[in-house]
Amino acid sequence: MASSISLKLYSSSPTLNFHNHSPSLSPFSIRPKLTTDRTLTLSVAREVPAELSPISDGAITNQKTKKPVLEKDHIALWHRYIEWLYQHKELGLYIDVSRVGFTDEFVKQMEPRFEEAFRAMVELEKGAIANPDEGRMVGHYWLRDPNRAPNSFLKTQIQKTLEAVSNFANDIISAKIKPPSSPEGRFTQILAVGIGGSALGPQFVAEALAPDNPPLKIRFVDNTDPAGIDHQIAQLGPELASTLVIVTSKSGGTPETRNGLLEVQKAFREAGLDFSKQGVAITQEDSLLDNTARIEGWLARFPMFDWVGGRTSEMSAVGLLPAALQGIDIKEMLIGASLMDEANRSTVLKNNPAALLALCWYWATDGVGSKDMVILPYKDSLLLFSRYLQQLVMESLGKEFDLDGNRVNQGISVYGNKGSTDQHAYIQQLREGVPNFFATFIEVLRDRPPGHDWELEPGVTCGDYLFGMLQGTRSALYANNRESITVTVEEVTPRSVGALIALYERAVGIYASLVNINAYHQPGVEAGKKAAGEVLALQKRVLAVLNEASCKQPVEPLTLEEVAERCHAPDDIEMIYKIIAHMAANDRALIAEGNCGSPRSIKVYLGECNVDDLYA
Ligand SMILES: O=P(O)(O)OC[C@H]1O[C@](O)(CO)[C@@H](O)[C@@H]1O
Repeated sequence: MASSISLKLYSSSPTLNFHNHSPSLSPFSIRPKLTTDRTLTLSVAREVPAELSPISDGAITNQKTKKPVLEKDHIALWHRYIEWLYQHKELGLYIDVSRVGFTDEFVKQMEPRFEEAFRAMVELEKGAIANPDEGRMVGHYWLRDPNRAPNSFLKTQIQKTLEAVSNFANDIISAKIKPPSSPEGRFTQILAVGIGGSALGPQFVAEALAPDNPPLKIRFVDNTDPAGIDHQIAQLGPELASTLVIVTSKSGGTPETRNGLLEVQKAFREAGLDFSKQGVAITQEDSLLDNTARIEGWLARFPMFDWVGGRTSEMSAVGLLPAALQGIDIKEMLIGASLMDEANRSTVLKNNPAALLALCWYWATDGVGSKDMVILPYKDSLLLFSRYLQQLVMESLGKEFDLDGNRVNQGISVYGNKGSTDQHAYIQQLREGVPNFFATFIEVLRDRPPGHDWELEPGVTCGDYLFGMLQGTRSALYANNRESITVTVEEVTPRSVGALIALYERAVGIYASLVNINAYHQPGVEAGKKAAGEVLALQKRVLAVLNEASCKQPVEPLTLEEVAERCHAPDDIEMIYKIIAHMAANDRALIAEGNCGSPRSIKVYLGECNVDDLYA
């Protein structure tokens, strides 16, 4: 930053000598400028430290990071703010990228890549095989604008599904469709069983938009944690009889979701309830789940389309059905998304909100994920936005290979919670600790519905504090060279939430193009699933070996080495130990000697011998 004073001179040719004898002044230089009206301006400017040097566009670059030092002059920043501020009038949405330090030169350099990304988006929307590995089209944009679907069959499919979702939700809410044995005579609860993209969108939207007293309250089973499932079922209590169970799985074969379903079905049996009269499936046609639901005659089935990925499925039946059942205006969500999509079709970078985000991400992370994306919504109802974005961004961008087969190990890590709560948790590190992130503030202008506000001290409301905390954190981070984006919406409404989802969906797609990766597959997830399957297969062999030893007279407790040897899996001894420790903790194996803290001391057997299993 530079400070200056101006003096009027009365000699036409003054001699000016500047001496700086004070070492404490060494980081400053004094720059005189004499104008024709004999005004002398003395500017005192901070010297550029050794590691900083000018780059070609005149900006100052930090040689360590090759990034310009962030502009700190308030008026220059204000001009930058105005120059780059994006506004979507109809959506009441703004994006401020002024606190990200990209240069004009960088924007220019990126232009060809953006042109390519915009072209790729046009092709994608026309129905190109944008997910080449899986040979699939990528059509989540058609869900909010069916006219853009590449053929009339898909268009009709989308429209019919939307109609079916709306009608079914209305019939449930109006009690035209009733649970068979509920004293209330209507459905009061939803239990949504699903994981990943089949849960995160509905969870985010429920938290953001469900009214205080929704027609149906929603809870989730999104894991294969038995205690978690028990907790949800216990919380429902007698209302299980008036619970609509929505089982969502695109593939229809995800183990966690299958387990959740089996657990819930068991709870229904134990309560003497007929699950099929209360069960709904959302899945691809002919999947395992679809066939189960069809054969068992569940209450309803809704399709998930091959060309919609789990993490971009919020505007399909996956997100719309639970939202409609909670009384959320799904048409408004679709309008919000569609308006945002339209804006994102602009090929002018400054007018394209998703491209602006992608530009900032690329700049901040050097296009290689070198910094994390911290999402800070200053609104409690947007708490789950970061969790939702975590999957959308990380599953889409976290890729080992690019589209040309080069190993690139791409990705951007995403985390966040909400402000100003985070002020009292991790903002300390963000401000002063390792500078390995860029922040995105989500600002909501409307504090609470009109007519409810009051001043808790003269001139200041509770919402003013929240506003102050956001602005203060933004300034404090920037002052310490931490870059941030601010996305502002006027209110949290179905329309603005639809727009936010669409904004990030497109930003991810554009960014993926910029770094030349396939955003629409997730090959890495398979490795963990396969390994989990192998662990369960090994567990079955361990059980068979232990059963055989436990059926002997007298029972033969085995060491871990003996179990591994009899399983023909000596290399898997560590996993066998873990399997046995887990079974012992759950009363399914007995430790005869030793304890789990000293694996070599263990001798194990089963509490019961199952003779039938011996000959299985
Ligand atoms: O909807 P499904 O097929 O059950 O998959 C759930 C989630 O699992 C993943 O395939 C990852 O394992 C996600 O992409 C997906 O959202």
